[in-house]
Amino acid sequence: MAEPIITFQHVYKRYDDTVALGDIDFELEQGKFYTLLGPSGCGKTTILRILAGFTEASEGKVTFKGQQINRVPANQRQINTVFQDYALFPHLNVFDNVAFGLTLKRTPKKDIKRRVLEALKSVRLAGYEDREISELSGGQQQRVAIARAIVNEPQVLLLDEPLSALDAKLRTAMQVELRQLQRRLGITFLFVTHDQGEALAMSDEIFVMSDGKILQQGSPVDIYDEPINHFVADFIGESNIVKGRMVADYQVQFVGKQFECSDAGIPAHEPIEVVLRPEDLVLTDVAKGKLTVVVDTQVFRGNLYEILSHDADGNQWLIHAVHKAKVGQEVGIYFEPEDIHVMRFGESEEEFDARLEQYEGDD
Ligand SMILES: Nc1ncnc2c1ncn2[C@@H]1O[C@H](COP(=O)(O)OP(=O)(O)OP(=O)(O)O)[C@@H](O)[C@H]1O
Repeated sequence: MAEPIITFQHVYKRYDDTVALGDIDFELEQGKFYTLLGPSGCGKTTILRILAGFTEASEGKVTFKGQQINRVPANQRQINTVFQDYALFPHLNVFDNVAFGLTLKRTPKKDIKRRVLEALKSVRLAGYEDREISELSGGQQQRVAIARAIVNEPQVLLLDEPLSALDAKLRTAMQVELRQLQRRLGITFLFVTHDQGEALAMSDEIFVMSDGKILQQGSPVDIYDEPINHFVADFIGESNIVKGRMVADYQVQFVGKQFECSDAGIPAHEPIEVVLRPEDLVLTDVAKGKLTVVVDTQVFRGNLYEILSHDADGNQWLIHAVHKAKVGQEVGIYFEPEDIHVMRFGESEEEFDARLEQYEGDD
């Protein structure tokens, strides 16, 4: 692996009784698109604020190109931030908004002009220099905010939910645009969102966070296909999660039946959870199915039917089907061994014991 541009080593952030971050450890490589993903209050913004220099870690080490930066002032870091509300100056035009930081640093006028025009071109706003901020759409304002950040030629760009104010269509377009911009500039992006679809669409690597901790780090495909625990499986995409037990390597038991799977290395009899994604389930005749369910409701989504059903044990099963089913009808569900993803319970022993107790109580 190339030398990381940023590292967090055992970083904690405490506010009185609140532990906003607990033992955060990660490395960011040069030129990659990273996303911090997690529900509100899990600590995403706190990580950005520590990196930008707006707040200090209570404990631990933060490095930039191998040098500790915990106490380096914000304006001396080659790290810039794009905020959720853009924080543009309404009384300045587009050019002056983008030029603001360079003017403060007394950059020569000729350089300012060249760099501002280049930055505006990168975000496809060439020709908008004289426009007032109030004369721009939400998406255009968003791009001015990005231009203002990249004009400083940062090595790392931090983006705190920059698309949240945009409508769904523009948001999707901007996701593609931001991804392309990151590739063109070749700098490291650290993007914050609580929208899992956005994270999957844009990132090289995702950090899934909960409660001040990073639960899992990986590529979008790894995180989607191999979620480490219930929280990640549930937070990313849609999933059917049921309790079961490992029988042996490549053999798992759930809903009272034994199935072949592609997971190994978990001790026999250990309680586990299995994930089956709705798009991997195929509706078929009861005789051909591996599971039998009764259809409760179905919703037409244009490209698929979302079918909600239940099995004899009361587990709910969400199926994405091409054809519609009949509500109240018994149908079979077919899936392949590799569609079953086995997860161990929790991470800590206490969590494991608590779940085990609950599991045995349910038997
Ligand atoms: N200045 C502060 N004083 C006290 N507690 C704080 C402060 N800033 C953040 N926190 C707490 O730290 C935790 C993490 O907050 P943070 O803003 O990093 O979460 P987040 O994941 O970015 O949330 P959101 O998606 O809602 O922006 C929360 O419990 C929050 O209430």
